[in-house]
Amino acid sequence: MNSPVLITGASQRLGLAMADCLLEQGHHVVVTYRTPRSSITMLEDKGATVLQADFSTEAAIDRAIDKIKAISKTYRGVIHNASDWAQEKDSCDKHSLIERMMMVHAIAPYRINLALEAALCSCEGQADIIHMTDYVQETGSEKHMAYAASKAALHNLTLSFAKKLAPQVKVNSIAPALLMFNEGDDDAYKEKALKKSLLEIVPGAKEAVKAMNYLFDSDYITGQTLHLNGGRHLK
Ligand SMILES: NC(=O)C1=CN([C@@H]2O[C@H](COP(=O)(O)OP(=O)(O)OC[C@H]3O[C@@H](n4cnc5c(N)ncnc54)[C@H](OP(=O)(O)O)[C@@H]3O)[C@@H](O)[C@H]2O)C=CC1
Ligand SMILES: Nc1nc2c(c(=O)[nH]1)N=C([C@H](O)[C@@H](O)CO)CN2
Repeated sequence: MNSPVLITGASQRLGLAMADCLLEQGHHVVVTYRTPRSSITMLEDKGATVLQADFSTEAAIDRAIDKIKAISKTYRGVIHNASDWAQEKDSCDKHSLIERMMMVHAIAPYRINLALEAALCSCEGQADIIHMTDYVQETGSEKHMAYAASKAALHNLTLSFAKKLAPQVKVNSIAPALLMFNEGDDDAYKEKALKKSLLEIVPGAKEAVKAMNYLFDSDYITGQTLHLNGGRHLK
């Protein structure tokens, strides 16, 4: 079997779309999920290897790393997609909030990348790491402060790992602004969110899939961020 691509948090939305696309291309795909869903059975039926993993504690990250390493000695790529879009208003314990954000968005990717260094470097051909970050890593966010700080940390890890793992592994970020609305977003929120970009559309998961394919296909891009934001930075 060819070296797999690992995608974290791939039971829905962007992660699921990226996993589906890689399976269609004939890749062996390893996905992690936290909440069991029918989408995970569907990915398994298509040939994916699935494993349950929660990245919010050190012990759980250790267990996930052991399982990921046991699945394959080499990896073609890792996509750090798992994410918890928590906001300050929903948390009375701000210390736990920022710890959890850092754990999921920075510490888990950092630990997994270090643990898979040899597996990625010994993959036949080019290997890739992609960090799913966020537009707010550069602007900050009043409502999602800890989330934004942890995505900024992940952005910085992109730069360090690009240096550390070159030339065998390319390491890049995809930084979306609005790609998909969430269930329950009301019309007023949707209208306000749409107006934040120049292009005023919600492109959906396919935009992340296109960015992933572009980075995987490239021979010369590392340490970069692909900004999927419809020109929001110019508003
Ligand atoms: N959608 C958008 O418009 C935008 C997305 N992004 C980024 O793109 C990526 C994908 O976005 P999207 O598909 O919307 O993300 P979602 O929030 O829909 O899904 C992320 C997945 O991460 C998993 N997850 C959450 N917390 C943990 C944890 N502690 N341990 C393990 N897994 C966890 C969830 O698992 P489960 O459901 O199994 O519990 C969930 O399925 C994310 O990194 C996100 O921050 C950035 C900006 C905009
Ligand atoms: N893990 C997640 N991160 C983010 C989400 C999400 O649903 N899950 N959503 C967004 C936005 O769509 C937002 O930028 C616009 O409303 C950001 N990050």
